[in-house]
Amino acid sequence: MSDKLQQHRTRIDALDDELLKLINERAEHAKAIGVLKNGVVYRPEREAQVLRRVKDNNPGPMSGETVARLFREVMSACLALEKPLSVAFLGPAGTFTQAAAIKHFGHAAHTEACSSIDEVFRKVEANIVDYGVVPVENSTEGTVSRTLDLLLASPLKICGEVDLRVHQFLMRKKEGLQDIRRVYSHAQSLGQCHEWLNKNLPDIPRIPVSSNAEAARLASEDESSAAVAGEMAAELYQLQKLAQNIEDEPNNTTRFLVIAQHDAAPSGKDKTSLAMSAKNKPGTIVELLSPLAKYQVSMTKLESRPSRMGMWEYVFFVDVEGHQLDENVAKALQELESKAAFLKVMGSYPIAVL
Ligand SMILES: O=C(O)C(=O)C[C@]1(C(=O)O)C=C[C@@H](O)C=C1
Repeated sequence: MSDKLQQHRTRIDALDDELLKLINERAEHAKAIGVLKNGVVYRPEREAQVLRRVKDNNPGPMSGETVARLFREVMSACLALEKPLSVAFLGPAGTFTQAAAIKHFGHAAHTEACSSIDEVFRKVEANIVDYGVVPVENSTEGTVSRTLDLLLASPLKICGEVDLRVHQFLMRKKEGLQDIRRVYSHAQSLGQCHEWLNKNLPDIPRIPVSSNAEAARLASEDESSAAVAGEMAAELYQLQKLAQNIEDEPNNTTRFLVIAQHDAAPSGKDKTSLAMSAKNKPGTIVELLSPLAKYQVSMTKLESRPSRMGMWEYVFFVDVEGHQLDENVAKALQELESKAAFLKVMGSYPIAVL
């Protein structure tokens, strides 16, 4: 071994010893905080602040994204010493929703697959799990309306959001595209990879199934089948990834919400999700939204859905920048309350950092 290489390795060993000591010292502080808190240990606003701080102070050469991901895992492990968290997600195992849950809570959280979005809500409401992660919108497929309907009816709060780039892979048990007889995937994913499939597997039947993870499971049982799914599903079912990022739209992103019995305290860069309704007469929405403009509260999303409570009534789902305790947001909400037939604050939470 060259002298130079040995010198670097000796230095790395010394630094690892220091890191080990420092990480454990950090963990001791988290444990002590856990005892002081005596209740809810997960603090989304503090986690967002920690991640933003390491990104801002990062001297490189590692990217801000990379250091934030490393600290995400460190915090996840520290929190597990305070109390192990359980997180329900829309399953089965290997779905993008599970990837979003791990991206948000780190690998130390225990993730639990549910068979429907309703079941995720039920488990959090019944305190069977601490948190839930559900999809709410996709940049190409649009809104997940079941999530909005359940948010409207549920006493649960939104305490976080997760943005996940959706990358699709073609996978099967063995190498090579030859003698593939069928391709399984969720209908939406087959749609998202339409052009790649037309070009590379033009005459092979595409079979829609209930989820991408189910597609991967089926492909793991039959060598002549392939699946379109995410990387986690390939790892879970030990499939070969034959082609990556095969989606037609390179910026395909899904947004997920974290639901809980509580929302988050202000972190400095927050969002608030609202649901409101008014009689469906001309100009109503403009009047409803006027307090937001008056107090300079920016809207990041506006969506309407039939309220199901009366024939011509709609519910507007509005996301605004800021926390409900921020002065301008609080004033706007107060005024909105007097104008709206119905107003529900579904939660204030930190804008996604990772
Ligand atoms: O600051 C706290 O409240 C902690 O418990 C420590 C810590 C961390 O590791 O930094 C861990 C879990 C919380 O969700 C937030 C932060």
